[in-house]
Amino acid sequence: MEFKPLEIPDVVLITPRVFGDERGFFMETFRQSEFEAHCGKYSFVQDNHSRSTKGVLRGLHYQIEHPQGKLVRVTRGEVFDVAVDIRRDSPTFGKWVGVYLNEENKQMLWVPPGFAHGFYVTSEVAEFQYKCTDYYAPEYECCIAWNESDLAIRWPDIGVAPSLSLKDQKGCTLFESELFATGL
Ligand SMILES: Cc1cn([C@H]2C[C@H](O)[C@@H](COP(=O)(O)OP(=O)(O)O[C@H]3O[C@@H](C)C(=O)[C@@H](O)[C@H]3O)O2)c(=O)[nH]c1=O
Repeated sequence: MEFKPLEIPDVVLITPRVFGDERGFFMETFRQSEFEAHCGKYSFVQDNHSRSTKGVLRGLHYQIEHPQGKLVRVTRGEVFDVAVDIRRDSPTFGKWVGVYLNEENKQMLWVPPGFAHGFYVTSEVAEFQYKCTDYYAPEYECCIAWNESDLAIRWPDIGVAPSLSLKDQKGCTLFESELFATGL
């Protein structure tokens, strides 16, 4: 497995070693010792799986208490995946990184606690799977708007307007968000 820190170095792009043969392929998708060496010591307590159609945009989500680190990947289709640094003491506070994750590159993104996370589906269908370091806690969940102008995220132009959940349509700005009230 190859671990590549991105422009925000705590966000790490992971490329698995894929063993193809006449039966198909095999790859390790998580190995605690290697993950710890490159990304830090975390334990995962919840695994999630969502399916979305083209143009669906989920995010940008975070929890003001019990922040979740997420190890994310795509097992079908493709998404443009985005992590926004909302750790108020961070030199990269308010900065974002984005990568295409798809079933071909099989890459994974490590999004540490203290980041808002979201993705935009660029294929007809996308299956998105991820491990979380803390439990879902809806009472602490917040959403920053995907098109928040202070973030200026360059989402890909796929000719389809983003389709958002009701909750995500009510996303707030970076500064309206409650993050300043927390220890993120
Ligand atoms: C996230 C989540 C949702 N749910 C339920 C609540 C709701 O009824 C239904 C759909 O929830 P949501 O609309 O919040 O799902 P979704 O918009 O896919 O939320 C996810 O978005 C991506 C970008 C993330 O980063 C994740 O952490 C998570 O916030 O599933 C759980 O039971 N457990 C969970 O961990």
